[in-house]
Amino acid sequence: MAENERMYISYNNIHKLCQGVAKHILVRNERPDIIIAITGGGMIPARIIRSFLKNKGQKNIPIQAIGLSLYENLGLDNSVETIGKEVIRTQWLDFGALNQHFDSLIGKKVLIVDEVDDTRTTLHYAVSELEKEIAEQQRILNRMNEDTIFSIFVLHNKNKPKRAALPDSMMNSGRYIAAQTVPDKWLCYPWDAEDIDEHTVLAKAQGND
Ligand SMILES: O=P(O)(O)OC[C@H]1O[C@H](OP(=O)(O)OP(=O)(O)O)[C@H](O)[C@@H]1O
Repeated sequence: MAENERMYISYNNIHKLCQGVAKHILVRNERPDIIIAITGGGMIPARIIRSFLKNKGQKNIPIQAIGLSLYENLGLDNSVETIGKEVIRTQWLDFGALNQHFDSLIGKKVLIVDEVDDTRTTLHYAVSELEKEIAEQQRILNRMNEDTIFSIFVLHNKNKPKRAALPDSMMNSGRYIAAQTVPDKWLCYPWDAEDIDEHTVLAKAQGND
């Protein structure tokens, strides 16, 4: 792949993008009660933004991880049109010792974090599965009157046709936050770099520092 088709992103740049988005969230008075990182790419941005969202004197916002991986569906059972990417759930919510405060996500402000929105398949899956689960719990616990508010934070939204959609209510209310909307290039994140010094120089040269 030609070098100009790659976009290099430094840790510094990611740190600053997280800081900017946190500021935006706080100005809107939308500090989340819980952060859900989509592994693996959402983990570092989730951890960074948590520090910027923290209120002095308050507890850290809990981070939960959900494991979602895209895999190639070869469409062996169906027609060729079904060939595409499917989401595999490798890990899900576990409130563990948080249980006293987090028996569920019902009524909470939830910030879902990932590094990139490419075809939107993963984010669509995350939101729709979480919504389904909450609706089921609300029914069981008879807590139908509580609103759960989802927001999304990604470092990069690729400007391209998407394979899946997110709820209009989220898109139209500023609760889908991409720190940057970028062309459909190969995004080189620092955690994949073999030579982080060279990577950082390349990111700087592209202004991504
Ligand atoms: O918008 P989409 O087309 O769904 O693509 C975005 C997803 O793809 C990558 O995950 P991947 O499945 O490669 O797993 P990883 O984060 O563990 O690398 C990335 O971390 C996003 O979660």
